Amino acid sequence: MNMEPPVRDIKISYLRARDPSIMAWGGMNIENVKCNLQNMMNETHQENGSDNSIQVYLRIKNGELGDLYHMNSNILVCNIPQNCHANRHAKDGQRITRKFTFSRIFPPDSTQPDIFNAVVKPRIFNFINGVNCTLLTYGASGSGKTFTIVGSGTEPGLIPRALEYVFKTLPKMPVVPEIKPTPSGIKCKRLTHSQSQEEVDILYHLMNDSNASTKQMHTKTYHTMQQRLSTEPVATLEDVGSLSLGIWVSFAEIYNEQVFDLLQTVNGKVRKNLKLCNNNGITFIKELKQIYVSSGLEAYQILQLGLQNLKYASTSVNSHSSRSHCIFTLKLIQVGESDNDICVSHFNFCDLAGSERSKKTNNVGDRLKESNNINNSLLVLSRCMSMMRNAQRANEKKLVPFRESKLTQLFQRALCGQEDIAMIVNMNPIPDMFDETMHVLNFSAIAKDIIVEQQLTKKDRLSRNMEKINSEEIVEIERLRDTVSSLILELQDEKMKSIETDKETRSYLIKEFSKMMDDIKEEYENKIENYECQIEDLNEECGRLSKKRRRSEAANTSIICLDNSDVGHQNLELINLQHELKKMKEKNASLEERVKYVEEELRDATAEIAEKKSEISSQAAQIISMNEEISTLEALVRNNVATTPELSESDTDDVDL
Ligand SMILES: Nc1ncnc2c1ncn2[C@@H]1O[C@H](COP(=O)(O)OP(=O)(O)OP(=O)(O)O)[C@@H](O)[C@H]1O
Repeated sequence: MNMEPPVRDIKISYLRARDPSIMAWGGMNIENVKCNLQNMMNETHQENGSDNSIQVYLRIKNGELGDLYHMNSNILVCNIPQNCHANRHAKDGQRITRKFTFSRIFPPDSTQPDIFNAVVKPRIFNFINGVNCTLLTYGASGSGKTFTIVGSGTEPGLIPRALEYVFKTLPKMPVVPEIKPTPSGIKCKRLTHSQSQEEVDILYHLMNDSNASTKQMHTKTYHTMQQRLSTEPVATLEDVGSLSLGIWVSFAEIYNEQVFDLLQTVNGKVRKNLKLCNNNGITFIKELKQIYVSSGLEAYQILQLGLQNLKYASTSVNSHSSRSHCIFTLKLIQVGESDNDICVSHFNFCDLAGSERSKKTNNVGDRLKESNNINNSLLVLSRCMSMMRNAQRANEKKLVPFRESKLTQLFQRALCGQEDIAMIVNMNPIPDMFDETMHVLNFSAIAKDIIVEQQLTKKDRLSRNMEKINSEEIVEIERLRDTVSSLILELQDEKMKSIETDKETRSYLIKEFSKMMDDIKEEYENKIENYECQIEDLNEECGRLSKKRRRSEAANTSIICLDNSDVGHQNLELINLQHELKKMKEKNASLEERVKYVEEELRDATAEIAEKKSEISSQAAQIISMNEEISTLEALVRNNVATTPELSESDTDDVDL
């Protein structure tokens, strides 16, 4: 069922596409909301767009989520308040709950490095490998788009971090450029000595445009950031063989459907409205300045200069927040031994204007025109995306109105999936912004569904570079894996040793104890035997004496008396010995019991050792399976690198040096 409303209905909202992730259209009882939220949250990953759809990330501005929003790592559930526009169809007492899925959600406490590492860092590898990348930040005014993309002095955003990362990864750039990309980026021009010098002069001229203290402040900010980032690992490409490299930056602004160069000094003059041109299906801004930079600091100074010009321009039109779309572009040229062996890739960072509804802001006059223009370009962006998504779903070709706005015209290739494109949606969780946030989320739901081609690297040479970065990463992974394995083995050894030591000590003690027991037992047994012999002797003696007494009884009573006392004495001795024997036997029995106890202890210890041994074997099996998983992943990485296609002939034909 297509719930998409007519596009002309822009008085209410410029983003009207029906989000397929609406879960409770028609409302639900408020008591059930909490339980339902939990169910929705539990359905993680199931509805996460496919891997080849546009990657859409959500960054939530710092603030309380309250009862309105519930989230996990990629699902946001919105519990629409009753007084909101989005809840207008609900019956009394009912509330609508909606669910949106993202490639990843960055919660309010996420840091700038969190976003950079997850979103930009992997794309920088692609960029170095010849893939064109575009990153858009989208959101309502004040939701943190500029904070995310540019950041502040203390919390540098994605662009400054990317500059530092790119220049740290690549080998040192020459101070003077040799080759310059054409504005379309599909051709390059070898510079004469004087042209190269001119480019360097342009850079220094621009850098001197800012006053000394501002320049000093930016240098300090950049150095502080460099210091902070110096502890983070970077895969560096130290040896690129005969490749010569160059990085060029540009900074453009689309304001009220006019395109301006932010690196053009304004000084009160009317800014030139630049034209969009098309060459071989690539749309570019004609006459947009491209500045050669040989370090991250130079690139950062240029970025700041552009932002300063943006501020000046916006103040002159009395604008309070970014009412324009700003596009900062990094272009990387890589030239091999022959001039035909050339590759240009770009990385666009686009900070889209804040979306807002004219009805809510009560804009009039110029503000209304400005607002309508922004809304119109965002509306066209949304329409293009939604038409592409619908065409993809129906598997049919449709004419997408890219030419209806400068923004979509410029990013047509990226939006069509011919370049790598990602979007960071910024969201302010405050309740006042709820309706605005819902429009932004609707937009993101459309973007997320667009299928993009897998971006392939342009050149084998660059693939090798990537391979090198990859192999450096792989070497690092290998090293870490080795360390982990050896640590695990060490740990295992130590465990075994301690068990062995334990076992040895125990068995030694048990052996010694048993030996001691055996000795004592033997000694007692000898003693018992001895006593028994003595008792036997005494019995014999008693018998002999009794016979003698009986024989002498009749003849001599005195002898009998003597004999009687003798027998009595012998009997007493016998009783004593029997008593002694009984005690010995008792002691012997208790010793036997102790021996039994020690033997039991020995059995327990042996069982415990066997248990520990099996535990270690299962841990070892786990390690082996983890190692196998790592190997499979590495094989996949190697496969990806191996399957990188060669540069098509049409690309190389384009080179005009
Ligand atoms: N995650 C965050 N942490 C701390 N402060 C933030 C964060 N996000 C935004 N801010 C602050 O909120 C304010 C508005 O942010 P920002 O200017 O980036 O919004 P924006 O979306 O670019 O707005 P606009 O479209 O009007 O330009 C700034 O003062 C910024 O420092």
